Amino acid sequence: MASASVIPADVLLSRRVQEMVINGQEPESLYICRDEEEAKNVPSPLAPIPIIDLSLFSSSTLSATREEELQKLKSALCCWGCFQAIRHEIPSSFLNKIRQVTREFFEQPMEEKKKYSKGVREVEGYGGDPTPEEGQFLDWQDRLFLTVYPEDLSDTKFWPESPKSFRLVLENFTSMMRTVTEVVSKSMAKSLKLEENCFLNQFGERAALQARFNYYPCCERPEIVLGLKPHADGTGYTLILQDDVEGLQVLQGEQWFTVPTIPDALLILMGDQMEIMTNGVFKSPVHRVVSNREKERTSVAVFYTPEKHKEIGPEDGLVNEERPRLFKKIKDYDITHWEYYQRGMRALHIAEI
Ligand SMILES: O=C(O)CCC(=O)C(=O)O
Ligand SMILES: [Fe+2]
Repeated sequence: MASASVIPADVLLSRRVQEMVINGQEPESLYICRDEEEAKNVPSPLAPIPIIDLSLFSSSTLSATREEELQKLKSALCCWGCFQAIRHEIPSSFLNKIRQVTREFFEQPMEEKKKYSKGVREVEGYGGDPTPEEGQFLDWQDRLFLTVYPEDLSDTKFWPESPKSFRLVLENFTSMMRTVTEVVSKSMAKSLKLEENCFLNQFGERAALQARFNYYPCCERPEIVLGLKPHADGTGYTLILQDDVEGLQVLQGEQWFTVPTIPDALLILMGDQMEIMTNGVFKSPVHRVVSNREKERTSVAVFYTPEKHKEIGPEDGLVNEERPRLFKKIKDYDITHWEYYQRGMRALHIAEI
């Protein structure tokens, strides 16, 4: 078996899975991380993840109806750690536009995309993970990762100029996402009978939005290769726009469930930092993406993370005799999370008391 350490980081980083597929290369051992028998024999049923109508959280809704939707939201986040958000005010034509520019970006010739290549130590740009640590595996995907907010932290040298409309679409998407995060953060607080701005205050005015455009090429050996390995997000929470190809799965107990694709929905998935802020009431679910033999898949994940250097911790209103404080105050958790992620580990325990 080829060991990660014998392939220099720059060689590894210059590879693109898409290119390997075009050249007819089979996944080599560095990508092989699944047990073939498990993949063949264990079904992954569709996850009955609740669908939440965000428009019902507006003040013009009858209070009983609003309260019912808030309770549905709370139970979704306690049980699944995610929900499908609909009627979020982003028109479906615009969602299709984002899907379209994402596809168009990845369909371009390699020379064009490589203008935005990330460096070995950089997080932003086009490419994959750095050389994995010993015993870790690579994902069957390519990605483009961009910080989109606050604007002064975004590095526009990585923002594609082609397709032509990419930058404008992304700017509009960012401002729409900021509106969605405001509604979601307030609604989550209300569902827990907390002051509505409490999570927004913890995230801070300069909370980050980072967009990760994921491209999962077809794979000849989907039984042994994963599009994205199992992980929980280090974010506050993540907003995911899927296309119409299933692939994302969430772990519930010992069982993997496939997340249904709903054209107009955003999947909103808790990251570890919301689990910390809710003192463990909301769950940050482990999820992964499986590969597909026939269909390529794209998704756009928007990571919403508390402001740099800002301390976050459990809301006092969620700490009591029955539920003692589980987590301490912590800052820049996403950095520690990334270090653990590269070793194939979760980081949440470092915040535990
Ligand atoms: O592709 C997806 O649907 C999920 C992506 C994801 O989990 C991530 O980028 O962290
Ligand atoms: Fe994720």
